[in-house]
Amino acid sequence: MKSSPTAVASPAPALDQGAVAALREYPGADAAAAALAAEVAARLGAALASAGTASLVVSGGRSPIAFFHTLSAAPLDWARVTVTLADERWVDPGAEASNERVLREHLLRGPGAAARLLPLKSATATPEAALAERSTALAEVLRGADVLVLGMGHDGHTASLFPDADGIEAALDPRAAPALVAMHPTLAPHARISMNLAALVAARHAVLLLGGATKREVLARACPPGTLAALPPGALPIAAVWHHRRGALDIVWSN
Ligand SMILES: O=C1O[C@H](COP(=O)(O)O)[C@@H](O)[C@H](O)[C@H]1O
Repeated sequence: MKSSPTAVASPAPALDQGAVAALREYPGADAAAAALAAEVAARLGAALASAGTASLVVSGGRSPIAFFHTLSAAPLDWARVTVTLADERWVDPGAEASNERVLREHLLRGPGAAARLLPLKSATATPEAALAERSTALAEVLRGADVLVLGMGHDGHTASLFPDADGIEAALDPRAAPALVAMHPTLAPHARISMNLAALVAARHAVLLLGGATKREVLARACPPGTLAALPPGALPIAAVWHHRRGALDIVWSN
């Protein structure tokens, strides 16, 4: 199912052994996007064949756009695929900053347009006011998506689990029920709604898609054994995902 990554020439921060085992590195974002799209299409196809339906949770931001484009053309029975986001900014769905807008423009097009979209953004004024209703709508996906594609920021945030946000410790509690949470980062724009750590850990297959030396350096700090216990609570949320998934997080990196 995995395509063969090509050797990458650029110097890249060293990763610990566990992370190296999970790492596939590619020479450029387009190669990474193509390989990831082929893998995700195969996994969704397998879920459709065995269960009749499939679920895909993706992240927003800039990193997944090329992946979305390629995946949208996959010859899947998209009408039986549910697509949602790991997190959303509390902005109008047509706004430049909306993750849903990116998803609609780049994944829900061509064959992918037939997928069933479950948005995270609703008409309420705040994400807090939407939590109960959106959590009910997403209940099945929160309990365990077939495929989860995460991104990561330079501060180690993933989904919208930001180290500086109030409530981050509760959102990263692995004993919590899988749920949506409201987040108000102080160092990034927009109120957010996000899947909590428990929902991210519950996914049957998870991939972290990222590019560039700086993000790889953040990952190199997050993955070594013992990191989570040594970090201040809430720091480097990606470390919580990595350690609580016990390394079951594929890393797709391009230079
Ligand atoms: O704010 C967000 O940032 C992260 C990373 O975005 P990128 O543009 O650096 O790829 C993203 O994964 C998350 O979904 C988004 O809301």
